[in-house]
Amino acid sequence: MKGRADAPQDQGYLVGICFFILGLGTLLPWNFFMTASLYFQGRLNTTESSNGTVVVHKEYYFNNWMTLLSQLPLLLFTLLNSFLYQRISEAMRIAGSLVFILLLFFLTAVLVKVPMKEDRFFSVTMATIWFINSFGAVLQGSLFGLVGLLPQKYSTVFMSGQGLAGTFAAIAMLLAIASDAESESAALGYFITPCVGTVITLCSYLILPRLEFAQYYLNKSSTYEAGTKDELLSESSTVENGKLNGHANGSVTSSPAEAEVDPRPDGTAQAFLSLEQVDREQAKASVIEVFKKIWVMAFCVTFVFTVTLSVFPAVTADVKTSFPGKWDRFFLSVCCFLMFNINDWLGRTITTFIRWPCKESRLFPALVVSRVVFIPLLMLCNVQTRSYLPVYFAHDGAFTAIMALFSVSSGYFVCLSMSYAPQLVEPKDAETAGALMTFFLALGLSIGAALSFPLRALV
Ligand SMILES: O=c1[nH]cnc2c1ncn2[C@@H]1O[C@H](CO)[C@@H](O)[C@H]1O
Repeated sequence: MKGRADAPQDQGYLVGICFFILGLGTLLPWNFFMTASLYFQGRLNTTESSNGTVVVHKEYYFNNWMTLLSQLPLLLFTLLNSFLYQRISEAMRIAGSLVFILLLFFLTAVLVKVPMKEDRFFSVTMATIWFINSFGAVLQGSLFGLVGLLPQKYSTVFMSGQGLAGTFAAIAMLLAIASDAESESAALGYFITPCVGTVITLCSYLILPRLEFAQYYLNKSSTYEAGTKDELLSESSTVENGKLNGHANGSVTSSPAEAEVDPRPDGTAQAFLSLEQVDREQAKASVIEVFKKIWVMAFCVTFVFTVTLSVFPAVTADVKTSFPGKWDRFFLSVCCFLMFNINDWLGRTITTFIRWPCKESRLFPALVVSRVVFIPLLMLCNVQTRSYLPVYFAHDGAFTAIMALFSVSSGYFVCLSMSYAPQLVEPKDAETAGALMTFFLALGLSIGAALSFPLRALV
């Protein structure tokens, strides 16, 4: 922040910790469902022996549907959060989403103990995934708006928390497998973890208004003021205030704090901002004008996530180890999920020190496009079952090395594109650039999820 001598200190870095946890909380749904793919597939593709013959049940393409039904609501609700949700207060959207996410995780945990026909289990799980990710998208959009009111480093902290959610899920899965508990109890323990995680996330949100540092920045936004003072207590006043303030959609426009909020170099804080509102302000360039300046970066973020989601997890989660035995149980959690998430997080973090190629460089989009080689490379790993392609990289080490490069480059290029875009426009248009980039991020995730169907079938 510029010259804020009167600004209070973040005592004990508590606000930072809260936003880290809030970031982690937003990606718990996606990561906990994805990492548990073996549990879900185990319940769906059961093999039964009847009269001595083994009957293999139908293929559900669980990973594909899980990916699509997680990322489509993200795209839809990213848009809805910008246009339709201006009437619902921020406190309602954040606390409400967290409560619904908690209930849905709880339902998933309960279902571990409920025997069910496979078709029905598939439908219930898919409905859960759709709704949990819809609430997740509203939560994420609202929080991006909120973190935008704080100094810039808080959005890095928030993104860092998001990056750690996958690692958290992978470690929870490893502990569940390593525990000697029989598989049902292990699965129950696994799904209780995000319930606890969501409660802690909710507590972090509720603590925020009590911290002086957060009050100082966030209360400047009338949205948050209303949200934190009255609205948690009374639902009716929530809606009323939301209407009065008219910008309860997580956007950071028109608040007294606006002039003092730095333009966001990483372009994430203005994410989900109402494009319409920005457009209305005369001095600012139109969305189309901004897009013309940042289209290369918009293309890059879309392309990176398209490549990433087209094979991860739909293809990579079906890779089998070349060392059968005890290792078999741990292989997927370690070499696929933990590997991806640690390296994705590493790739994002490296951008703090290394920013190469520069934003004008033609090499940047060229490198992003060249990531497409990871698609055939991963398809040629030991994916089972397979119909058409040969296995070229049967060894676990080869798969792990490809995964490491795939995920580091994913995190690295996503983070660079997101931070370059706002730098390509004038500071007054940085918000619009951030919002546009977030839309393209979600678009890339959805296109990748859709592509994962033909790619998995081609293997
Ligand atoms: O909702 C989201 N917002 C931002 N990034 C996401 C979201 N869902 C998934 N990913 C990103 O997709 C990759 C594979 O898991 C990871 O990089 C993860 O951060």
